[in-house]
Amino acid sequence: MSKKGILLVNLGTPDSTATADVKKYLDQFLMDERVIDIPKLNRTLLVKGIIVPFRSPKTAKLYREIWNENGSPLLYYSKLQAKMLQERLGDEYQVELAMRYQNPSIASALDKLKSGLVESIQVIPLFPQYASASSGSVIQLVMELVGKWPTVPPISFVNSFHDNELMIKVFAENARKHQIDTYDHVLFSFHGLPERQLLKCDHTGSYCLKSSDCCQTLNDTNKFCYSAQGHHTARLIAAELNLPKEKYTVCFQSRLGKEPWVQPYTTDVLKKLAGEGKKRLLVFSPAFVADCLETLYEITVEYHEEFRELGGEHVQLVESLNDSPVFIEALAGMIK
Ligand SMILES: C=CC1=C(C)c2cc3[nH]c(cc4nc(cc5[nH]c(cc1n2)c(C)c5CCC(=O)O)C(CCC(=O)O)=C4C)c(C)c3C=C
Ligand SMILES: [Fe+2]
Ligand SMILES: [Fe+2]
Repeated sequence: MSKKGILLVNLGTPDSTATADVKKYLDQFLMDERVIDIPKLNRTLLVKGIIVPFRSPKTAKLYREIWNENGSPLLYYSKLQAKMLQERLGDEYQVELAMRYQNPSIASALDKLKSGLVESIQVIPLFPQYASASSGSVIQLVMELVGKWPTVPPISFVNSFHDNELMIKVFAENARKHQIDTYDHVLFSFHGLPERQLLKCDHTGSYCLKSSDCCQTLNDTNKFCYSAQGHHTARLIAAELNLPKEKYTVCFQSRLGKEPWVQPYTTDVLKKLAGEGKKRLLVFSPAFVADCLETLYEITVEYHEEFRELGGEHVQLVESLNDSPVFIEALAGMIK
């Protein structure tokens, strides 16, 4: 009996912490036309001429801080999630994991599904909120590759799962481990995105970023907006935890370059909260389904130190979904 193919895809990580591997990773990642969405010549000059040579040694050092006996946390948890999903779904399904950049590649995972003679493929980009630079890029590449097969099987894609009930419950449950009442404020710190990329999701051209609260509601015009979906995820987690509006802030981290990215920036929010005398912050990172460089280093180390220098005391990360069986149940529920 032929199986149904499931392809889980996360962002990707370098093969090792050697600068040469980080270079390869950043080069492939940042040369993606959906990630640095400027004309190819400018992108090539910027990425290959400036960002990759200067950033790789620094980024390699950061990866060395989070790499452990299991290697990259992002790859470790992604593999575990695929294994747990395979066990949960049983023999009727063939579950494969791929990374959009580096390894295991999408091409190699699709080859395994092809050799397994699967009768259909469902692709789940492991990004709760849709962004052209993340889910969009995964979907484009899978379509390009499968589109060349002699027989294109029935194929479907999960576009986003920002409001998945079980996922919301896992984030909330992970926060409860930290005695939420002992924190002065809660942050929902999402990976940032250039504003230009948000604007591209607004086909009317008259809604996105035209008012300061455009992302506070999710409607027909902004339903694919990464920021609006992120705000929605944050509202749902806050509701699950009975957090009043004034107790939390949605913000965006990891800005790269000088152009405006989605605001407010997490670093600015840290300054504001420290200025108000807040001492202890609990930080969610709900753009990711697994802990990675951005949570384990940027939030846990960098923001913690920054906040302390500003007079604060502690920044506590809420663990990501990682190996949560309830998150695996959430993935199983997305499968048709
Ligand atoms: C929500 C998913 C992600 C989006 C959207 C995204 C956009 C985006 N990212 C960069 C630049 C970098 N991101 C880096 C790391 C990184 N990014 C994501 C996810 C999204 N990125 C993850 C999960 C990670 C961590 C991977 C890991 O191995 O742990 C990095 C590398 C680290 C560094 O040098 O700072 C860069 C660079 C841009 C420009 C962008 C724009 C749309
Ligand atoms: Fe990123
Ligand atoms: Fe918006």
